[in-house]
Amino acid sequence: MGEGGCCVQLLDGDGVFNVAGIEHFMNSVKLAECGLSYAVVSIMGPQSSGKSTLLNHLFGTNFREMDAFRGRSQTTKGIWLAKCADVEPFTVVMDLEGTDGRERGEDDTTFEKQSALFALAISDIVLINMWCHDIGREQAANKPLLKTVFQVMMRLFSPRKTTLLFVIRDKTKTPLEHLEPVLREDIQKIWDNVPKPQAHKETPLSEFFNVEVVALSSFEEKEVLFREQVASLRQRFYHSIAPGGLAGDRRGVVPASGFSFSAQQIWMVIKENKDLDLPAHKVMVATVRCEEIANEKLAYTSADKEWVQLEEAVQHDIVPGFGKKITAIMDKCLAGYDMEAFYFEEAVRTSKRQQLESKLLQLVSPAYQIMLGHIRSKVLDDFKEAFDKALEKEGFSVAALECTRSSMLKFDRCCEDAAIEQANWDPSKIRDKLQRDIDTHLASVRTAKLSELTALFEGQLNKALAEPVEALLDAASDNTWPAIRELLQRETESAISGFASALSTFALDQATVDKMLVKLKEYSKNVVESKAREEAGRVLIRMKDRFSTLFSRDADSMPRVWTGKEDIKAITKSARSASLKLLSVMAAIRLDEETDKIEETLLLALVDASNNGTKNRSIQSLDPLASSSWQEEANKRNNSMLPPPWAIAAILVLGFNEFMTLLRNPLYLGVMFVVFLVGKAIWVQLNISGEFQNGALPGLLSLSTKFLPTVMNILKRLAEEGQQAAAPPSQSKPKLDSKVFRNSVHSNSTSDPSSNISSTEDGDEYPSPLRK
Ligand SMILES: Nc1nc2c(ncn2[C@@H]2O[C@H](COP(=O)(O)OP(=O)(O)OP(=O)(O)O)[C@@H](O)[C@H]2O)c(=O)[nH]1
Repeated sequence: MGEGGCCVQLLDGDGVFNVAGIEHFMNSVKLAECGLSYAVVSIMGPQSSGKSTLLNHLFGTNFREMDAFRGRSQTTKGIWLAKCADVEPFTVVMDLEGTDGRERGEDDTTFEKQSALFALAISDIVLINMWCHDIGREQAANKPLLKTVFQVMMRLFSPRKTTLLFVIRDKTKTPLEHLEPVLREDIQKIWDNVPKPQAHKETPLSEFFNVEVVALSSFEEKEVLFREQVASLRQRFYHSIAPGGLAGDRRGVVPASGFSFSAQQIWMVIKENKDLDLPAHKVMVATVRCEEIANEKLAYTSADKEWVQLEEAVQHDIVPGFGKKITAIMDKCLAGYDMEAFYFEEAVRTSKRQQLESKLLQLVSPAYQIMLGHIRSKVLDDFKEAFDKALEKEGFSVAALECTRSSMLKFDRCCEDAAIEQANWDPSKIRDKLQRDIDTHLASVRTAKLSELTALFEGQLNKALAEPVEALLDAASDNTWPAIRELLQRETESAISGFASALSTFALDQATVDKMLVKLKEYSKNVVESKAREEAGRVLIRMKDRFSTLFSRDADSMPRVWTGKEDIKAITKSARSASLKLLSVMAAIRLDEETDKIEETLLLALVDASNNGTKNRSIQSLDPLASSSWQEEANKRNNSMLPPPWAIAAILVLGFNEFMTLLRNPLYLGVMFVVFLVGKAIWVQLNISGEFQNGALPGLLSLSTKFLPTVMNILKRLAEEGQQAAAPPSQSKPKLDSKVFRNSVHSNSTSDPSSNISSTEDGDEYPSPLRK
């Protein structure tokens, strides 16, 4: 029995397979690297027939040999395995337990058969060790062995062609030329007598076996000669697997990396007493081994430093050359697989390669998706930046088109850079998403820009229309509305033209453009209408201003000097006409050229008012602010100022003395009159100011500034009168008739001559000057 690192027991005497032992053997001799370039040689024969001795001399192995001093007893149990030294190709040598030993009983036959089948299934060359003197003998020791070999050969579903090398030990002086035919005849007889399945009834022995014969001299008696002959025999094992070599057809050979697994499986099948289908077995071994190799390679790649670093880097940013790097990593992995799986069944290894590739792609897919995500967001960010810059130089649609085109191009290039050769992944979904993002951004920018543009043109229109319209309305002439219409048309056309030109850079559809132009046109009209309404809302103030101005100023716009000779009625009428003109202009929005009868109605109302004082209703009906309810309320308030008749009677009775005192003193009378005037003015001002929603304080201030000079003048005049009263009666006669009073008031109130309108006009429906 052999010893040493390269000799291991594959099966023990009980047929237990030494998995750890064979794995250790394979690793120590690096059998897996051999691919198909290895041969398996085994030896069978009677016990103690010098098998181990022969193998050790032939292959330089170290199988344990029987100690000559211990006698002929069984040495080898089970099957041992060793590597042949210095023979090319790599040759695995198996030393089998002897077949006819005395130590085993009948049951051992089973193991003999099983081990014989096992050796036939995995060996390329089987040495049949036999004594020379057994040739031609009916009771030869090797006969049962050969019978066993041939029988088990039939159990191979599709047997490989194995070389049976008969080694004749202790050859006699009879030349081999004479021995060999006798031996072959013996073999043929045995073959013929072996029961065969129907399919192999007529199959010749040569179909299953290459039979070779060699004779060796006795090791014990002619050792030198033995060594020489062994050395010569050794030569036949060189290049044994080459065409024409000693090995058989090698149909059943499995790649070296699958040797361990294959041997294990074959032994399992043999132990279960099943037929051994070598082709199916090869496929099975290939399947298992290719899967093992693929898993190994995948695990190696998953832990590969280059891959781990790349996976980490891509989490944060774009990795330049991502596709090439991943492709290289995958190539390396697949190349490793190809190298190891090369000798297995092509169909199996191709299928397993595809599985490995698919697993590799699953491994790198998340990184690829992250990479695409980085590319998409980077391109989108760059697009936004580039688009903002482009908008400074080009129109919207040109900039959008150009930037979109270059961004999509950039995305495509980046995707090419990230593309993994083995994957052929289509980034079109991400591309579509990018396109959608770009479109969304463009839409949002377009909306903002269009809003800006609209606001710009609206602002321009507002500026071009509001103030001129206000001025035109203020002028309130016959030409006001034609002028407004012309202004509106001109400015609208100009704005529409500019707006349309600006919109053309957005490449909008015609319907949208039309809609926006219509909207701007409407806005333009609205500006005028709003302004007209706004001005109409202030029409009473304006009318009052106009009335006051025309009343208090002459044709040259100079303050009117009231001499008492003026035709106040005519002035009033003219001022009223002007005010009504203002009202008639502002009473309606005349953006269409249709004529109306507002002015006529108003003038008629004026005539009626002059005649029967009923014009209030006509004018007020045109002006929502001067409502009848306001007028009624004012009248009610004025009426409610009078105390009830019984109170007046009581005042007269109880205050008779005080009245008399006052009546006797003209100074008191004058003071009382002034106080009455001031009081009345304040009362009216407070009420009217409230109606026009002006505060009482401004009313009072206005009143004080306007009336103070007049009041002061009256007081001064009264003081003078008082002094004259103290003088001789001829001088003290009061000259204070109504005319003088009026003149004095007028002469001292030129700053606001209209302040006297209320005292000169009856039933004046216009705001009293005191209401200022
Ligand atoms: N006559 C003769 N004896 C030999 C020869 N070679 C070896 N022997 C002797 O045979 C005995 C058995 O040798 P092994 O080589 O152990 O025989 P084996 O067949 O391996 O024995 P097992 O493994 O027990 O079956 C030893 O004592 C050897 O010296 C030979 O060529 N002729």
